[in-house]
Order: sequence, then C-alpha cells, then structure tokens
Amino acid sequence: MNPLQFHPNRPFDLIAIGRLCIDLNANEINRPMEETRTFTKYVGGSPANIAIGSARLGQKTGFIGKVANDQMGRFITDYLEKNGIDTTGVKIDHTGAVTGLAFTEIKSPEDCSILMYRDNVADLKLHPSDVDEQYIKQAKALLVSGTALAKSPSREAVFLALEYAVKHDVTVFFDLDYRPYTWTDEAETAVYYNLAAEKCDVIIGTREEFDMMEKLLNVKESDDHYTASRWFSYRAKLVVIKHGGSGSIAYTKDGAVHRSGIFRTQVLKTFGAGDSYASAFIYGLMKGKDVSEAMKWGSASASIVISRHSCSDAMPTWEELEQYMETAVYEPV
Ligand SMILES: Nc1ncnc2c1ncn2[C@@H]1O[C@H](COP(=O)(O)OP(=O)(O)O)[C@@H](O)[C@H]1O
Ligand SMILES: O=C(O)C[C@@H](O)[C@H](O)C(=O)COP(=O)(O)O
Repeated sequence: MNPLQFHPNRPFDLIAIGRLCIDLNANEINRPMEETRTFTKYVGGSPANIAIGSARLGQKTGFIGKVANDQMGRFITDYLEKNGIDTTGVKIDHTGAVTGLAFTEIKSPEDCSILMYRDNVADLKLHPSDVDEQYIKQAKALLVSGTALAKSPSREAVFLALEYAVKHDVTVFFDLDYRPYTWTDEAETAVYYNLAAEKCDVIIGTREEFDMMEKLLNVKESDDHYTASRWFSYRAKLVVIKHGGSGSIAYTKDGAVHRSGIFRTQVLKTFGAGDSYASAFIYGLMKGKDVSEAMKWGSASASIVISRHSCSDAMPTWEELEQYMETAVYEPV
C-alpha cells in the first residue's frame, strides 16, 4: 500500500531545498587522500543529487538554494538547468560566501570518506526572504535536507518552507542527511532535527542518523520499530531506516512493515547510495507504487550509482533503471 497522496495538477512534482555544492571525486581509487593527486568535478550536495536523480527519472523538478557569485556557482546553476531543473528558486549570494567542496577519498569500495570544506558557504546563507510561498505552492512534494538546518539563516529558511508546505498540502520528504562537521553542538543538532521531523510526512535516514536524534532523549538501544513509531503521533505517515549493504526497512502509520534487500553490484565507492535511493524511492511513491516496490526502485538506483564514479552525474534515467531492474540480481533480506 502507498500511504501518501499527492496534490494533483501542480506544475512541479518535486522541489528540493538545501545545499548546492561541488564534489571533487578522487580519480585515483584505492588510495588515501594523502596520495591522491587528481579529482573530477561534479555538482554535489545531497539535495542537489536527489533533485538531479528526480529530474533524470522524468519528474518536473525545482530547487530552492543559494550559490556563490562566482564560476563555481554558475557551474552548478548551469548543470541543474541542463538537467531540466527549474532554478527560479536558486538565488545568488552577494556577501562573498563560497561554494562548499566535498573531496572524496576512495581507499577501497568499503572504506570511503569525504573531506568537506564548508567555511562561509553560500548554501547556508539561504534566507527566509529567498523562500517564495507561491513557488512552494506549485509543488506536489518538497524535499528537505537536514544539513540546511545547521546554521542560520538557512535554518529559518527551511522552517519557513516547511510552514508553507504544510499550509498548502505539499507532501514533505525529510532526508536526514546528517553531516557532523557542519554542526557544532550535539544537543542543538538533535533538537533541530527533531523539530523539523515533526512537520514531515516521510522521514528517511540511516540507523546512525536516527540514533543521533534519539541520543538527546536518552534512548539507549537502536530499535527501528520504536524509531518509526515515535513519528506517527506527529505528521509522518512513512519512516524509512537505511542499513547500507543490509538493505532498508520502512514502517507505515497503519502498522505495516516493509523490507527491501539490495541489488548486489561491483561497488566503486559507497557515497551517493542514499541520494540515489531517495530519488528513485520518491519517484516510485509519486508514481503510486506501493512502499515495497518503491524501496526496490530506490535500491536499484543506489546500486547503479555506487558502481559509478560520481553521484549526481551517475543518476539513472527511468529507461536505465527499468532495464537494470530487469537484468540485475535482487537479493531479498
Ligand atoms: N554495498 C551495497 N550494495 C548494494 N546496495 C547498497 C550497498 N550499500 C548501500 N546500498 C543501497 O543503498 C541504500 C542506502 O545506503 P546507505 O548506506 O544505508 O545510505 P547512505 O548513503 O545515506 O549512508 C541501501 O538501503 C541499499 O539499498
Ligand atoms: O552531500 C554532499 O555534500 C556530498 C555529496 O554530493 C556526496 O557525494 C555524498 O556524500 C552523497 O551522500 P550519500 O548519498 O548520503 O552517500
């Protein structure tokens, strides 16, 4: 069953809000950063990757964010537009802020990490005055990324977007996307994550991300069922907990539990799994598929992206995804 209903007759399927950054992915794989010399530049940032994935799958997609007033900022906006994403909501910073950079280190397929340069970044300068109620009102769904809550004024901009979404019956997806280095204080982090989650229809995160939110409440044990049920007294209808190579589990408000396995693949690097999973999972739900089927689409998309070098540029089209699901081997949990 699909517990979500999307407002019909809206021009945008999905509008994402949050960071637009640059990924610099190591060309020399199976090497530590100290020995890595060259990188390939891609558009990055979790919500950007999800929006690109969504557009590739054929969704009418828009973005609300802020970019630096320089070559990097223009590279990002240009790439979004080339992928058919509406950039009306992408504003340009005029305070001298810079573009966030994510250098990726691929020591082995299982051992990947990201070195982020995020001082004075333009994405966190997104201001409430940059968020247009009329724009959000045109969407069936809004995707919020947790990292945008890390600092003001971006934090207030996201809460305002959430208010508009709730007011206009826009279905809200919250990808927790917890990046510790963007935050300074554990309690502050958990408080804002929990406050935002109260306003969301669908919450998607890894076990570790939910643990971070629950630590503040002195929850000692990781328990997926407990985690999900906490949110059903608020707005949530669906909670998804991702477990890496062990698949994912979803709970719906009516008490149903859905499990998804993975599509085994030749993993090049692990990052990008969550973003590709989210884009195809959301697409599946918006196409009216039931939760289990949408999770399978998400797993297939993740499997494709982790076998490729980039995150954004590797996002599959619907034709690629469909063909992949016909031929690849699915391992149920
Ligand atoms: N090694 C893997 N092989 C195949 N699929 C994977 C693998 N790791 C992750 N995935 C897929 O990607 C999804 C999200 O991965 P996960 O690592 O939990 O998220 P994140 O990238 O946000 O940390 C998983 O639920 C699974 O479907
Ligand atoms: O989110 C970022 O700023 C970096 C991403 O573009 C990146 O490549 C990544 O980490 C993807 O995250 P994941 O999908 O949660 O693995």
